[in-house]
Amino acid sequence: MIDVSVIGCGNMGSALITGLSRAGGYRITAYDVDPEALEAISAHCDRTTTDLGDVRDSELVVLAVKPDIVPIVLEDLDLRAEQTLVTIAAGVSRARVAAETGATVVRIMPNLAAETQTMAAAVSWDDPDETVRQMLSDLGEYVEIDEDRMHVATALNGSGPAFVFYLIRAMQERAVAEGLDPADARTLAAQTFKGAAETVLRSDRDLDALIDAVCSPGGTTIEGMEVLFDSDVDDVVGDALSAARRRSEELAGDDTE
Ligand SMILES: NC(=O)C1=CN([C@@H]2O[C@H](COP(=O)(O)OP(=O)(O)OC[C@H]3O[C@@H](n4cnc5c(N)ncnc54)[C@H](O)[C@@H]3O)[C@@H](O)[C@H]2O)C=CC1
Ligand SMILES: O=C(O)[C@@H]1CCC=N1
Repeated sequence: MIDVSVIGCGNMGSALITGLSRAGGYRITAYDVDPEALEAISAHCDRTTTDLGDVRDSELVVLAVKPDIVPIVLEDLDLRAEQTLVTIAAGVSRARVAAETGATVVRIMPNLAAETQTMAAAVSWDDPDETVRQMLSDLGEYVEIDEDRMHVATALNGSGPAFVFYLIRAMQERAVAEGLDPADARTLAAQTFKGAAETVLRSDRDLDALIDAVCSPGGTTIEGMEVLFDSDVDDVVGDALSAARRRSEELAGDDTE
């Protein structure tokens, strides 16, 4: 049983808690200053609390508050060297957190799919932490990266779900405009993204080969692909990712990472 506390139970904290609760094997304490946030997540926790002292003894403490709240929490959070503090805040470096805590600091960039144990996460640490590895495996897929790559990971897998939701909506809306029932279009659009993503994860083939596999000569797909090939959609999607990466750098301020 892994004893984990989550500080901040908003969108991301509650997604992590729900995923860990579904995985099993975790004793979960949820801490927030907002009793309503705690009430909303209470079914997935062993304990909810508005007393920061209650997280003091957890093996893993996940800091899931907004970046500007991180220093406020750290001021009152008293942890020991044998504990691990996992920070998920965009643009907040490990060094900045480590300067304010006695615990070993690991930085991850998670995403909302933690809730369904299909999270994509990036992790950076000085030394691999087996308990954090276990947690990340239970929640989905993860990659280990140097911390100086955390800004681009934040854009890709942290912000990425919003970009994908947007694309799902675009496909869904056009299918509805062309006659499909809205609920059916939502299911088909979302399952198509899920299936395509699963295919990429399980296949050794590169993405061009996978595109070719869908395009029958003289068929329907190539007609749609020609529209994409002739457009600047690659640049637009890339620009969205770069804008998010730049914002992560801005949030870091004077921090180099
Ligand atoms: N939302 C997302 O998809 C992702 C968010 N993140 C990071 O996760 C962190 C949290 O983001 P969200 O969950 O979206 O924010 P949120 O605003 O949904 O949740 C923040 C929670 O912190 C609580 N809080 C505020 N002050 C507090 C304090 N002093 N002590 C304890 N709790 C306090 C709030 O009541 C709220 O429940 C941010 O640092 C963000 O960069 C990282 C990856 C993805
Ligand atoms: O928008 C944000 O700043 C956070 C970090 C990555 C996803 N959400």
